[in-house]
Amino acid sequence: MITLEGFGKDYGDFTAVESIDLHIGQGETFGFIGPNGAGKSTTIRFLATLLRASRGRGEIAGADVMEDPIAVRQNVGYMPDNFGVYDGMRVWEFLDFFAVAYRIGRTERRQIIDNVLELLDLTHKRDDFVNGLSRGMKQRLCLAKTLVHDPPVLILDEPASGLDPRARVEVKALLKELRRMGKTILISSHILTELADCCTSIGIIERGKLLLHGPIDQVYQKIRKNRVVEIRFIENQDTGLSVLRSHPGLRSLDVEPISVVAELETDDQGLADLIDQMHEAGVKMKSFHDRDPTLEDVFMTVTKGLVS
Ligand SMILES: Nc1ncnc2c1ncn2[C@@H]1O[C@H](COP(=O)(O)OP(=O)(O)OP(=O)(O)O)[C@@H](O)[C@H]1O
Repeated sequence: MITLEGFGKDYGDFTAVESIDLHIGQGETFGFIGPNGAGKSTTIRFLATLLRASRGRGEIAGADVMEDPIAVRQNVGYMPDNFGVYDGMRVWEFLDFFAVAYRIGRTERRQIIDNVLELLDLTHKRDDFVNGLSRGMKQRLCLAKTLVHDPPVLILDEPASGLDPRARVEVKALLKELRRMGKTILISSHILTELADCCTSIGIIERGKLLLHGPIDQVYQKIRKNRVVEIRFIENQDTGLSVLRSHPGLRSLDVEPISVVAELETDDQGLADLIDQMHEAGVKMKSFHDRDPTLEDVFMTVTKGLVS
């Protein structure tokens, strides 16, 4: 549904995005992850037909992004990172305004607005003025706006930024609902854990380069050679730390107040051997926990160049 072939963007002499190749299939929820300034919004704005590529091309639902922008806009619901709402408009009027822009007929509009308000849990705000809504409500309204023309593709630039934890959970639940409805979703974030349980695939971008992308389980597998273990010692922590420091696969070691977190390049057998070594050295552990990699771990691993 979304394709990028060699997409790159320069702003004057500065290369914001080098060259991205990416394919996002129908029904996927793709998490586009990267720190501030990585090139996420630049890529997203290109896909939303708002800026021209310096090189390469893109396609959405079969339409070329630069050659057929009208068809692309019909197929895309785009939520920018900085959105505004118009003062002096009520919630339903705001949605009606966008529905008119998409040339949806009057009778159909009413039904669509009711449905979208219901989906976004905004029905009770229907007649409120938009400028009086809380940030979370405005964010939801903006998401509602992206849905009025029932596009198969949603491109959401940091939709949960600035929201409180409860509102973030609601955004995630909504993303899952939209996926169930068959939408193909590209969602960006620099908060990695935000996307962990609602994406089917992820891509990690840094300084205009897509470092790694693929189905979430494959990305996990790729970085699985680096294990993150959390250990809680009862006795002889110093000896335990020496054992860890002499491990040939040690990549990082954090001594935290109640536990020690070590990143090791090893496999299951290697971890079993490490536990034996600890016992032999007289170290007593309360727990030795092989952590599933979080998106933070994925990100740290790839940005350190440990995965190619
Ligand atoms: N119009 C512009 N003119 C010049 N440089 C720009 C312009 N827009 C973006 N940039 C630069 O391009 C780089 C990528 O910016 P972009 O907004 O795509 O990053 P991002 O990953 O979306 O970051 P953030 O999470 O902060 O939104 C940044 O260094 C930014 O300063």
